[in-house]
Amino acid sequence: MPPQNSAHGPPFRVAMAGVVGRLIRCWCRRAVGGSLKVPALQLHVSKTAMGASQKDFENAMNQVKLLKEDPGNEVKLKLYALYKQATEGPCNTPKPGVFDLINKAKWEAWNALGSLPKETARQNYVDLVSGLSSSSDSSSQGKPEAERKQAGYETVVMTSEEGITKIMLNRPAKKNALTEQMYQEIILALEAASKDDSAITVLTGNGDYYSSGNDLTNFTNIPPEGVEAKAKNSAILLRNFVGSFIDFPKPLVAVVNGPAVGISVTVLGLFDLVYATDRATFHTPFSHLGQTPEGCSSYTFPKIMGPAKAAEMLIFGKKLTAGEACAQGLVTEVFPDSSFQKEVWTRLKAYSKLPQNAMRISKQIIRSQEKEKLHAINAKESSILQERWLSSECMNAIMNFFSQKAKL
Ligand SMILES: CCCCC/C=C/C(=O)SCCNC(=O)CCNC(=O)[C@H](O)C(C)(C)COP(=O)(O)OP(=O)(O)OC[C@H]1O[C@@H](n2cnc3c(N)ncnc32)[C@H](O)[C@@H]1OP(=O)(O)O
Repeated sequence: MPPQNSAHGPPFRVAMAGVVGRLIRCWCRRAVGGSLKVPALQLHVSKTAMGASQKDFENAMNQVKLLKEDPGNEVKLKLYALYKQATEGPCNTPKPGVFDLINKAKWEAWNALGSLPKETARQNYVDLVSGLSSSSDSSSQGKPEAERKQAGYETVVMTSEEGITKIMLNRPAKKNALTEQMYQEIILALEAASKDDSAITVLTGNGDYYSSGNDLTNFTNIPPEGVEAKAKNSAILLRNFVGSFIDFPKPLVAVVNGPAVGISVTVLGLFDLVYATDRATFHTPFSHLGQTPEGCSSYTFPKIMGPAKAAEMLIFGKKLTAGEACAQGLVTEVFPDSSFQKEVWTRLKAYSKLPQNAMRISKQIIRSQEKEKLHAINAKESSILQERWLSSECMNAIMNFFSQKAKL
């Protein structure tokens, strides 16, 4: 009998037969459908391709997702071919049938690269994306500087003013649930903020929520390779996302403008300050979702609030008020909702005038004491979740959300 967490085992088949069978069939149609997908969406990274150019390659894959204009099928085919060559080497699959037009075109583009070395393909991919990105950026260069809004993001708004870079989650209609694109954009925004001339970086939400955590539709976009590949790619994304908070070199502040759920709560343990409105709540319903803690919370929460209080949140899904979260040390300070924005920004503007280098170095001294440990914990949590996402407990919980719009 296959193991419990096998995507092909009985729990999965039971789930398939459930009330959301229609939904699943729709996922499957999307997964094998005829559209030509840009490879970046697959986030399928070769483990052997390590080093600096691998990082460039990953960044280029992220950039492809952010292109404002569709580059056209010819370029997409080229990207596809270079991606396959860079990750798998020369074309190694049989030629698709004559009527399978899209897969045939993709196969021909890949096959045309012959024995091009993986490293060269990776470099060509990076160069091609870089050309596409700069031509797509040039259309926004004429914008008035007063706007100070940084181009290239669709799901977050990034602004810099008075020494503070603000990254605002911007899907208020969906309670700022984090889509895969959003994770990528936050990674890129943090990378940009780490290099800009601001003293402080702020993460906040637009609308009544800070964030409702992982967008559960992320689990519905199953690639042709199947659910195991999906879980693997999601674990890579999670690890990169949390890693960019661990490595962030400047003071990082969460301005928690409303309720926070899931991963938007757990990563708070990696911030330097957490300011919350008294309307905010903090909820990590992992067990309800058949999931386990991430964002290094399995380490930071017990350290911050003690093991018993951490267990209440992370194992039993207890939702905390802002006052409780402050009493337990997860939140730095709580402000009345009516004066929240004014008070917080006045405070942050004053802090942003402190000597930047001193703040940066102080942060790095504090973080350096446990950076390696945090990375190891992040890797472990991500790999455990990769297994959890394939469990019947997790699949059933997600299906419940979509079939009944179940509220946790
Ligand atoms: C790849 C890395 C993975 C990292 C692992 C991360 C794990 C987590 O973050 S676990 C936590 C996941 N989050 C949730 O389980 C929350 C689910 N959402 C809810 O329970 C509720 O939506 C709510 C309590 C957040 C808000 O309830 P309510 O005020 O009643 O508002 P609605 O439910 O009507 O929401 C409006 C709209 O937004 C959609 N939505 C909200 N949150 C999510 C979400 N997390 N994922 C997907 N969609 C979400 C909701 O479905 C509504 O959509 P429409 O019906 O289309 O208007």
